[in-house]
Amino acid sequence: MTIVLTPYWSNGVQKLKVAPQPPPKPARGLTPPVLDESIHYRRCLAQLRSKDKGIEKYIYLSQLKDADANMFYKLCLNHMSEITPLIYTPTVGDACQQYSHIYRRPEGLYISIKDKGNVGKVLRNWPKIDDARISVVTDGSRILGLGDLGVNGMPISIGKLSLYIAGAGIRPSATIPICIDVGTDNKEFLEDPLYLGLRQPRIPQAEMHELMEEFMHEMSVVFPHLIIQFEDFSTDKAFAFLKAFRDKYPLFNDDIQGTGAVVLSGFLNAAKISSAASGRPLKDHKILFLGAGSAGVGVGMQLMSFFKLQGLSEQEARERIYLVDSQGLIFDSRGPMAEHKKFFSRKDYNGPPMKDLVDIIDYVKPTALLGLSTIKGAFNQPVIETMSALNPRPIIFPLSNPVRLSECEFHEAVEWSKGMVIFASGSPFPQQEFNGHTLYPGQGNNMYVFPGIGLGSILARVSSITDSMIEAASLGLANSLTEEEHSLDLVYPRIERIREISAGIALAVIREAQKNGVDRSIDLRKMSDAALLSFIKSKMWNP
Ligand SMILES: NC(=O)C1=CN([C@@H]2O[C@H](COP(=O)(O)OP(=O)(O)OC[C@H]3O[C@@H](n4cnc5c(N)ncnc54)[C@H](O)[C@@H]3O)[C@@H](O)[C@H]2O)C=CC1
Ligand SMILES: CC(=O)C(=O)O
Ligand SMILES: [Mg+2]
Repeated sequence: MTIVLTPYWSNGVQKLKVAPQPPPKPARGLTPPVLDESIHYRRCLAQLRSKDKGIEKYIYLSQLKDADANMFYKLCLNHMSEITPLIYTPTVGDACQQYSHIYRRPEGLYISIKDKGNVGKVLRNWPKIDDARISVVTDGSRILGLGDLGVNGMPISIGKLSLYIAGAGIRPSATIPICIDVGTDNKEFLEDPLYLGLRQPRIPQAEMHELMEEFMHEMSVVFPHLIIQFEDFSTDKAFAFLKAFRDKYPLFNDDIQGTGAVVLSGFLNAAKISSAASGRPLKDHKILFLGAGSAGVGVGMQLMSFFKLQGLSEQEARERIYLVDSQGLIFDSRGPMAEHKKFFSRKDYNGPPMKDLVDIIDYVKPTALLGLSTIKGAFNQPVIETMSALNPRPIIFPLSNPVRLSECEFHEAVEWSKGMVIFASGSPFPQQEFNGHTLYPGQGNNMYVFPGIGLGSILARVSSITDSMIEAASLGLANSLTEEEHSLDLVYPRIERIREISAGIALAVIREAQKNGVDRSIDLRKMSDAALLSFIKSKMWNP
C-alpha cells in the first residue's frame, strides 16, 4: 500500500508519497522476554486446536486475523484442509446464523437502504480506496442453504475474501467484504434484540433494483479497479442482477458461474472414470439435478459445455440434462414455472407429475445425480442403490451447503454403492476405508475457482467477465490434477495446492480475456505462457 501523507501546510494539492514501512518494534519491556515467531506460530496452532467447537475456532481465528493477519494467513496456507472448513463452509454457516451474537467489531462495509441517494458517500468512507481490487457482495437473502439471514450474511463475504487472500495471494488490503442491508424476512432475526440489521421486512423488488443500479454505478466511480463477485443473492435476484450488470461492469455471480465452473471441472474427471468402467461414450452421459435454483440451473448451463466438447449440438446437450424441483421433474405441460427453469424444462414428457426421486431415476436412467436442493438426506439408500444398479460407477455429487444440508454423507454413499461411487460434495467429508482401500471424497465447491477467476481478472484489468473466461477457469482446474491425484480417482486436486491451481486458472482466464478483447493490461499479451505464469506468481501476496 502506498501511504499518502498531506503535510500541515498543504492545500491538498501537494502530496508526499512514502514507501510502506514495517510496523515499529514495540519498545523493550512491552512484550514478553521471549517471543519467538516460530514458537508463537506453534502457540497459535495449539490455541486453535484446544477449542472443541467449530464456532469457537471461528471466533479465535477472526480475532487472530484482526490482531496478526500474517500469522492468520500463515496458518491458513500451511493447514489448508484443517482451516478452510473453519473460516468457510460448514462453520461459516454457523457464524452467519449467530453473527449478531458473536459480533465483536466491524469488518467490511455495510450499505443500507437508508443510504439510498448517498451510496457513493458511504463507499468513500472505506479506508483503503486506492488499494481496492476485489469485493464480495451479498444481500444475505440466501446464505448457503440456510435461507434469508439478512445482515448476518456478512461472514460469507468475509470468508470468501479470506480464501481469495489465502488461495490466490490477493493483498488483504485489496479486498472489501460488503453486505447490503435491505431488511430481512427472517422472523426470528426480526424478533432478536441483538440483531445487527434493519428491523424491517425486505424492500419490494423495484426498490431493490433502484438501489442496486445506484450501488453498482457508485462502486465503479469510487473503486475504478474493482472486480465484483455477487454472492448468495436469492435465485430471482441472482439471475436478474447478473443479467443487468454483467455487460457494464467486471463482475460474476459465484453461485451461478463459479459453481458451474467447478462442477463442470469435477464432472469432466468423474465422467472419464465412470465411462472407463461402463464403456459408455462420454457423450452418452445423462445428468439429473435435484434442485433448480441459481446453483442447479447455473451448473446445468455450464454442463452443456461438457456435451458440446464431445461434439453434441446445443439442442442435444440440453436434452442430456434433467431438472427436478420441489414439485418433481420439470416438464412443460406441468404448468407455469419460474423463468430460470424454462430452459431445461422437458418437452418430451407429458405424463402425470413425477415426484418420487427413485421413480424419476428409473425413468431418466441418469449416469450422474447432482444435488443443489438444500434437502438433507434426499439421496437416501434406495436412491443410491437405484443409481448403482444402473451404473457400475455412479456419479453422485450432493453439493448443498453446509454439511448438515448435504443430500447425503460420504460414508453413506460409499456403503450403499459398495464402494463404487464417484463422489463430490459442497462441504467437506472425511475419507473412508472400504474393503481395505482408502476412498477420498471430492469437494465440489466454487472455492476452487473463484480465487483464480478473481486474480486473473484483476491482473488483466478486464472490463467484463465473459462466459468463455469462466469456462477456461473450469478447464484449467480439470487439467490441474497430478498423476498421483488421478491414480486415486480424485476428481478435484488436493486443496493444499490451491496457490498453484489458482495461478494456472488465472493464466487461463487472462488468455481467454485477451481472446475476447476485454483485457486492459495489454502488455500481458506479449508474454509467453511461462513468463505470464511467473508474472502471476510474482504478484501473489505472501504472509
Ligand atoms: N457446492 C457449491 O459450490 C455450491 C452449493 N450451493 C448450494 O446449493 C443449494 C441451493 O442453492 P440455490 O440454487 O441458490 O437455492 P434455491 O433455494 O434457489 O434452490 C433450491 C432448489 O431446490 C429445490 N427444492 C427444494 N426442496 C426440494 C425437494 N424437497 N425436492 C426437490 N427439490 C427441492 C427448489 O425447488 C429449488 O429449485 C444451497 O444449499 C447452496 O449452499 C450453492 C452454490 C455453490
Ligand atoms: C458455496 C457457495 O457459494 C454456496 O453454498 O452458496
Ligand atoms: Mg454462495
